Amino acid sequence: MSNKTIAFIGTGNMSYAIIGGMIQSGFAPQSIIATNRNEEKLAKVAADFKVKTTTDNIAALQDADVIVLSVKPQMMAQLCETLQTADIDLSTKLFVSVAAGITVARLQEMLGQPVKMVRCMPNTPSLLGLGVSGLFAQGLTSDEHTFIEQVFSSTGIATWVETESQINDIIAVTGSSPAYFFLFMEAIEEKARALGFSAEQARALVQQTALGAAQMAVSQPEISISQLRANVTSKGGTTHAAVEHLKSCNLHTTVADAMDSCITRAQQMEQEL
Ligand SMILES: NC(=O)C1=CN([C@@H]2O[C@H](COP(=O)(O)OP(=O)(O)OC[C@H]3O[C@@H](n4cnc5c(N)ncnc54)[C@H](OP(=O)(O)O)[C@@H]3O)[C@@H](O)[C@H]2O)C=CC1
Ligand SMILES: O=C(O)[C@@H]1CCC=N1
Repeated sequence: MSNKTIAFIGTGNMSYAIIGGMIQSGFAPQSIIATNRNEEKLAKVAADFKVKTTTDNIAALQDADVIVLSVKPQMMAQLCETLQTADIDLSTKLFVSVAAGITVARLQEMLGQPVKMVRCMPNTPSLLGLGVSGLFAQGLTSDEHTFIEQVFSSTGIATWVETESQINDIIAVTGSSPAYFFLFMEAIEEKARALGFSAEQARALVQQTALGAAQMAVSQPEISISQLRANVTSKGGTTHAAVEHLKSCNLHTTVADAMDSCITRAQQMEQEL
């Protein structure tokens, strides 16, 4: 594993998940720095993963080779202004932004100089090593390219995209989509409770079924997802009735429209932030 030090600035849900995936796959805790403005959040990261923690972003910037900017997009300008005013040569650092809706050009503007920047769009299953990260960068050395790929493939699948605008597509397909699946699970859980199952039963039933369905797809790549669905659907049977109802409610179009909304929002944020 590379001997680079990586700092996560603004360690919340997303960075916690990435750090968890990295540790699980063998990154040395001493090579990872996590920052947050809240000591309590850092105490959890330190206890769970034994990484270095600090509330001092500038100290982390000083000590790290690779800086992951992972505050909410609306807080990015303020954070970058602080980093820019530190007496540190930013041109020696490799930056990674996991923020949705902020372009490389805008991040460089926020940091006051054309720093080397990777756009990354991860997702929270990274915590379990089951994440997907879309990556976009230009002008990396092969050493930097390898390091970034090591980091994000340690948390699941890492895939490079050729154009920056594809990061917005990745948001719709994988960054935000764990929430779509959770929403579907919530709906089934809610109905199971309405049918009389206890909260505990409803949760166990829905999560096991979601896990089983995903695992069926993963373990049988030779079978298409639509065939897996067909295999559950007996002609004239119960699943057919449910699936036809979902289709009559335009599920496919609704999902496609939702993904378009995601992309449009990312594009709007690029104009706003
Ligand atoms: N959550 C997700 O599924 C995904 C998120 N992302 C991106 O990741 C980024 C972070 O999202 P997420 O982890 O969900 O957000 P969180 O709010 O959970 O994490 C950000 C953390 O940074 C802290 N923070 C804010 N400003 C500073 C600062 N100046 N110095 C130190 N810490 C600071 C926040 O503190 P406080 O709580 O006090 O505000 C918060 O704890 C976003 O840009 C988002 O677009 C990308 C893909 C998926
Ligand atoms: O909702 C968001 O904006 C972030 C980006 C992808 C997932 N969460």
